[in-house]
Amino acid sequence: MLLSLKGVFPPAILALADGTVFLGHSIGAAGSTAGEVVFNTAMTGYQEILTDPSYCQQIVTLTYPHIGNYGVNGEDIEADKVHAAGLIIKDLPLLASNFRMTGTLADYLARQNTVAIAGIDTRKLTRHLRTHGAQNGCIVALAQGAQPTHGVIDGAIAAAKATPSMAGLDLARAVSVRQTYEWTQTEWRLANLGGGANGKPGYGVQITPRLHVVAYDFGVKKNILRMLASRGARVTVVPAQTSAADVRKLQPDGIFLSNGPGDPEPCDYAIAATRELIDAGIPTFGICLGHQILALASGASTFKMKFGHHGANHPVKDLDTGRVSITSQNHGFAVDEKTLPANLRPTHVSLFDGTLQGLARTDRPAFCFQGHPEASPGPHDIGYLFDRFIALVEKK
Ligand SMILES: NC(=O)CC[C@H](N)C(=O)O
Repeated sequence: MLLSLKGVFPPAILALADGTVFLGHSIGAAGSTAGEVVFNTAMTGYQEILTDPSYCQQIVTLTYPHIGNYGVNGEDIEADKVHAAGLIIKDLPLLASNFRMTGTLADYLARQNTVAIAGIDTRKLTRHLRTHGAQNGCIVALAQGAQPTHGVIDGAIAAAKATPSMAGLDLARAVSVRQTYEWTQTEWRLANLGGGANGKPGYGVQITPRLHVVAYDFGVKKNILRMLASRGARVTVVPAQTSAADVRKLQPDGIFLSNGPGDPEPCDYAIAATRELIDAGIPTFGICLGHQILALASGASTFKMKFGHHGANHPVKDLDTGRVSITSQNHGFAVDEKTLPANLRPTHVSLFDGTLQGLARTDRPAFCFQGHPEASPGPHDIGYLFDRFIALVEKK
């Protein structure tokens, strides 16, 4: 049974920088928030999406109409807090149910101080963003019974306009961990239910680490660390600005470059360190922002896309095998194919728009992927890239 949000939740507005305004209901924290409004087409995984550090300073619109159905829990998270700047949804079912649920989405958003709006025509909003490109927006939660005045609406449009563009923003170091730490597999069991057949690593059993991976945290998602650990890696996570020399002191067998928010280009510290580590011949694997940083470190350029890729059903072609994988995606920048140096080979391409999805160095054991092989949420088709990385490290 779906109850009306009216009378239960106070009113709220969403204003885009171009002056488009939507009315809805505040279902999260009081106050207001501004950021780049992007849409994600995944049908599930709202808690993983909210906690993905790559969404820092972005307000996420979920195109799937019912969000909150299965409540929230303490395990389906990619980081210890919500990183998205805000949430926009169509319908919040007032009854949530799941055997793992510990609370409701609305309570979680309020506790996490996340401003969120429901009752929005997310199809209309998504078509607007798709036609005109991602743009900044502002959500203002009003008091119960209050009306959105012209002053409030004008103020929200002005706040959206005043928010800096994502292009040129270095956010990786803002969300990165402050101290180096060893990944311990505390969430291991629930994250890896099932599997274990045909001599493959069993889920729910502790794997004795065979190799040491140093993972740069530019905003790393926990599921990536789980996937590395489940394949026999001892994982040391280091802050984004760790120098190549300090990483080498840790004697890594392999380097992992994580996903992360913002524009990859201003991350000069990461680009320089990556260049040095790759030149030293240490096997390296990058995902999403890590993919972009690996490309920049090799001499290619990146650009800001019109509205990016955010979803869990994007077809990507492996150029070596011809195999098409359905993948999870979340990026607003991409590597420019026209700028690839001779030693950087395209390995994967998006079948949505033809943009680059994967690269490999021809002269060093290094490769990267733009989408999310850890797929949280999403399909596991492209999970073989983790196996490829481990094989590359073991060959060394
Ligand atoms: N998920 C990510 O790592 C995103 C990378 C980068 N911030 C982009 O938007 O393209």
